[in-house]
Amino acid sequence: MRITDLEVVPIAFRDPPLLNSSGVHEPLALRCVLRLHTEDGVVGLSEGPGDRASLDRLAAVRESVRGMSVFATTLIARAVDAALPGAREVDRAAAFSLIEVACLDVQGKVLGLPVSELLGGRVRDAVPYAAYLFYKWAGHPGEADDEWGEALDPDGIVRQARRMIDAYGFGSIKLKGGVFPPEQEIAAIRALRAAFPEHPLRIDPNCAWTPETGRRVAEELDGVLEYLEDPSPGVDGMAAVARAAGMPLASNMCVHSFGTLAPAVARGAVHVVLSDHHYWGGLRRTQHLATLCEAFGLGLSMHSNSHLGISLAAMTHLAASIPHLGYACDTHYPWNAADDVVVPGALRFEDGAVPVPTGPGLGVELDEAALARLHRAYTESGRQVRDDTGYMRRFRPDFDPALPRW
Ligand SMILES: O=C([O-])C(=O)C[C@H](O)[C@@H](O)C(=O)[O-]
Ligand SMILES: [Mg+2]
Repeated sequence: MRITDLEVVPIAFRDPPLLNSSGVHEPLALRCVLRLHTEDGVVGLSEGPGDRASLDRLAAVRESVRGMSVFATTLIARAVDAALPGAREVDRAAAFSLIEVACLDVQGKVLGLPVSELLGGRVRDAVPYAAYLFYKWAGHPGEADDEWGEALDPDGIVRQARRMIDAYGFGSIKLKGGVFPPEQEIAAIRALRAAFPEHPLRIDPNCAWTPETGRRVAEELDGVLEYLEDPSPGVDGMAAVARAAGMPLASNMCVHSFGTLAPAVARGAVHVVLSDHHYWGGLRRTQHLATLCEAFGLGLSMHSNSHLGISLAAMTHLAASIPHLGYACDTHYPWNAADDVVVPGALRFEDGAVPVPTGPGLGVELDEAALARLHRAYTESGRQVRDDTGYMRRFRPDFDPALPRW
């Protein structure tokens, strides 16, 4: 089962104007699909970031992994590291992750086993995800309103939550904050609490608050949040909030790779690590992360970025295999599902959870026509990087992305 080629297909899919602390999502999100070809004709799939630098790193490792066995993932990781001298840990891990997931897809297809079985078996048959709410404009400027409409105040956020929960059945809620002054976002959380008394709630301002503001928000939302995500920048900022906060602090920003874990643990800056196989070096390394979190008494949840069904399948197999995962995982999928690249059927939400696909490998099939359409959209867009700040500045030229803001 030797790798004959990595075929990387960059794609662009529709994304609503979702607001965050660095700006607003552009009309197209970038991603890539990897088709890993083998000498036996079996093709493995995976999905990951589609920005220029990520694509360049995949191009740089392409020759090194040719001829390697899809079962030799430890050796492939070493080859990827060697092919990317000087690259940051997180970037090497991201390149390897795409290849590892595709190798596991091939392994599963060859053995007739779902990836969750290759990872040691399912501890849950369905993986709970959270409703991931965003402040948003009604539509992209100059375009018709999208199906979700505007959400710029507590009523809009509650409306969005209701719509998403009605459609998907989610049992937990995350609000992307860092958009409006904290008082307004606290009001939105309180409105969510009133409308959904039983749903665990989280807010993630992506480091938009000073430690002092973070401490104040933590105090005001004590007893309301299941965790507070990345209130303030850096290990120092997080540690300062953590000392005063009554709820756990979660992070995908100050802890984002193995090298960043020890300093955060030493300072008591983070209580819940937000894993993401796309950045932590694939599915097996994320299982290793879970073991470390357990050893250090840290909780484990899962982060996402704009993504499609191949990633959702990989996230679901992984989450199903980790006993220590104690929270509903993040997913952007409802925002982007209409443009998916997988053939419908294998992935569905039942009561806010995705039943683990049972077919061989990831259990999803590529929709070739959709892939070709999204690749065309990528090529025609001329886009190379995600630029939430630049897009925001087209409409608000004085927008300043500097953080912390409040
Ligand atoms: O938890 C997070 O930090 C994210 O989900 C990062 C994403 O980039 C999010 O901020 C977004 O989609 O705007
Ligand atoms: Mg986050």
